[in-house]
Amino acid sequence: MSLYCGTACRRKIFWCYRLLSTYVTKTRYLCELKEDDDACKKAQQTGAFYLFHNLAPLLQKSEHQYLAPQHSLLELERLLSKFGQDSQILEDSVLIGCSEEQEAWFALDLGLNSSSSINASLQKAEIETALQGSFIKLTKALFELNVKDASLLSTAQALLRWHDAHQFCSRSGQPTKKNVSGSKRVCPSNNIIYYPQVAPVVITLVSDGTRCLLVRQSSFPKGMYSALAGFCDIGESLEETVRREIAEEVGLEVDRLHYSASQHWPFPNSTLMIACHATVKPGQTELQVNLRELEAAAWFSRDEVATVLRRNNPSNQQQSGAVPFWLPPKLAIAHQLIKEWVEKPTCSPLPA
Ligand SMILES: NC(=O)C1=CN([C@@H]2O[C@H](COP(=O)(O)OP(=O)(O)OC[C@H]3O[C@@H](n4cnc5c(N)ncnc54)[C@H](O)[C@@H]3O)[C@@H](O)[C@H]2O)C=CC1
Ligand SMILES: [Mg+2]
Repeated sequence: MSLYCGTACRRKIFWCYRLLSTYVTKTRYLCELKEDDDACKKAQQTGAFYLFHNLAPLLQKSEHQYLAPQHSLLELERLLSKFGQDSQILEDSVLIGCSEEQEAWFALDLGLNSSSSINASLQKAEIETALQGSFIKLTKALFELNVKDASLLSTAQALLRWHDAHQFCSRSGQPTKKNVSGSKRVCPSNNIIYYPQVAPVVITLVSDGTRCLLVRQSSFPKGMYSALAGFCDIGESLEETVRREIAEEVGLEVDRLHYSASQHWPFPNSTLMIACHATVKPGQTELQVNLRELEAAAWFSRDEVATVLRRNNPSNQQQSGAVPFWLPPKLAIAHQLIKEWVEKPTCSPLPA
């Protein structure tokens, strides 16, 4: 595109610059808060807090969806004093994001007994009454939250869980200390720094050119089929994980591979899902299902999958009785992969 292409184009460039500028400013502010304890403490004064109890977020029901209420530091201090607690528990809060206006967002769990709040966990029912909400498990609420809250609460839960599970140094056995933002923990006796862990998982929709492979684990909800997933082993590239998982679980060899997108997935313990499309070698489509890992695996035609996608609600399908299976909900990256394949089935060769 030429830089001298008239007023409309200049306006477009100006708006692009403005958008990028807001994003960069926000990102750098968050980066500062992560590392600078004093700046982060200051941001808590004007920030907003999302509350949890034993990793279940505080939510309010509004018509067909859940809303995640925010609380100011002052409101939290009043709440803690009402229940006879000191404000030390606030030290357990973790930074999870900020608004475009640089209002920092934090998450705090009032039900976990961590090092800075021993014996300070608050009674769930009492807080629910005081805050006019309910602590609801994320497994139940995730699909009834808007996209922004779903993402924020998933991040918050993952970070709170990680801190709860990493209270002690694995080398010295001494208690570790969280920095103010919660971006790391440090062992004061040997200065080892612990960072929140991310577990990468590859999820692949395998196709033979005309059909796609869908699988079921016994832990899936009844009737649900999904794409094939597996954790990356240490030392593996993503391509190697895809190749190994497909060989292990259904006994096939991958010919072509194409990256699609990625997603943070909170269940059961927070993973980074990396989504790919793959095709198998021509003429090699016979499945040898590993029954220790999967309950079932089968090829499905594009028409079958398109039909299920159109009415992807388990209760609809039970009523009609016509469709024998259903697919993961829209928010799950497996859904996006399957939709992409139905709309545009292509793949590039797998690198050697
Ligand atoms: N968002 C989405 O659309 C979907 C997400 N998933 C997620 O993908 C994840 C992995 O899928 P699976 O087929 O179960 O993986 P998998 O095929 O690697 O099998 C799980 C086994 O891998 C081992 N493992 C290795 N590293 C592990 C780690 N860091 N954490 C836990 N187990 C580890 C364990 O023995 C475990 O039993 C699951 O957590 C599942 O929730 C699965 C399908 C769809
Ligand atoms: Mg698997």
